[in-house]
Amino acid sequence: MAQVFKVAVLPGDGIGPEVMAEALRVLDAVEAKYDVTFERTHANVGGAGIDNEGKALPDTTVTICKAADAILFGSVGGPKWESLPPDEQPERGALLPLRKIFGLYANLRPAIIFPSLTGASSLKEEVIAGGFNVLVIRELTGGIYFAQPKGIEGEGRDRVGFDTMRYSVPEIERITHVAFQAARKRGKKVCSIDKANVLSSSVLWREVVTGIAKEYPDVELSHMYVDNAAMQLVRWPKQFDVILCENMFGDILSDEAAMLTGSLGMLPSASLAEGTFGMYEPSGGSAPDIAGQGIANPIAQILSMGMMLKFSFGMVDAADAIDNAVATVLDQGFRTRDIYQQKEGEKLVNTKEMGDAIIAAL
Ligand SMILES: NC(=O)c1ccc[n+]([C@@H]2O[C@H](COP(=O)([O-])OP(=O)(O)OC[C@H]3O[C@@H](n4cnc5c(N)ncnc54)[C@H](O)[C@@H]3O)[C@@H](O)[C@H]2O)c1
Ligand SMILES: CC(C)[C@H](C(=O)O)[C@@H](O)C(=O)O
Ligand SMILES: [Mg+2]
Repeated sequence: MAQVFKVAVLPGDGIGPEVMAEALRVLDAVEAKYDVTFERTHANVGGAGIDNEGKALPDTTVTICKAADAILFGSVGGPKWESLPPDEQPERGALLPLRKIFGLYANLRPAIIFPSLTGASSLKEEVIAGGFNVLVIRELTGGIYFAQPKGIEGEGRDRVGFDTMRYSVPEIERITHVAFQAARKRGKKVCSIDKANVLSSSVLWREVVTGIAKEYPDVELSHMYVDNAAMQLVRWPKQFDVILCENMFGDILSDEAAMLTGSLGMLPSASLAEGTFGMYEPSGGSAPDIAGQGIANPIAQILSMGMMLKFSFGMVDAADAIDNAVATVLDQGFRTRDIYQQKEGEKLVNTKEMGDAIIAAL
């Protein structure tokens, strides 16, 4: 009997449904190739939740996610919902609550430059020659995103807006273990990012990370201030292996790392809870500037789906096959507009044609 995995499919807004459609077609191909069934249930989230069911994270969506083995998430947000009260908007009303409800504290964002895409990177060829492979590990359920108090108080020009940056020892410990365990399986280096010259939460972060590192003598630990890290990433990205960050620093540095690989449309992500449950989503957003045109790059969504196969379903071979199929189509010259260089041998394709090429390569 074929194994059955339950997937909650949340396409969301903007390019979300466009790139999700391609990821699901690739999932069909995986189903046909391996002895496995993916039972998929679609649900509204973000602006789609607001428009169809009256709120960004409808109760039915939470129920569907709870019944699933993993969540495949597109992206949420857009100008249409930006004037709603902040807590009702797609990001604060759906994406952040999903992360909290399901305890998705470990966000893995691998920024890998495919050899045939070095020309699409914003860096000079000599800086990235030979490629690079950085894994950003971002704490996802703590820090300034979630800690209380936060809000806006007062009247008129006397108003103040405030957020709280706060980390507990257990929160720092568990994400640090994720980083060191990941580093063990790859380049054996962790660079922990903080702002310990200014922030108390960072002083504690550095102390706890240093303590945990003693349990991993085979992994080299370094510390770097976040401003320097932002600079070092563009100066010499190959110095990094695993980058360990708190929530907001990881948000910023992962977009930066993505662009080094050519496009935000290339960067997948896995948001993991304890155990095997996870939510898989591209690192980029709903891209309102290109939504509805069928030109978005589906690769981040497809690679995120591959991460789901690996981390939630243990299907390492299938995940590798997807990574290889993506590398193959890039070698063959297929390019969506965001990674198109107008070079000889490149074929400009739309979202669906990129999906077709990846399925053919698979
Ligand atoms: N996980 C999420 O759901 C998520 C993540 C980031 C931003 N957002 C939301 O998305 C909306 C737009 O935000 P933004 O413009 O700051 O960021 P964005 O990531 O949506 O877009 C930034 C730039 O990257 C490009 N881009 C992103 N993904 C692409 C892809 N797959 N193919 C080709 N180009 C791609 C866009 O066209 C745009 O020029 C906002 O509402 C924001 O809150 C959602
Ligand atoms: C949309 C937003 C809330 C989200 C974040 O800041 O975490 C996004 O930028 C991301 O990187 O997943
Ligand atoms: Mg972000």
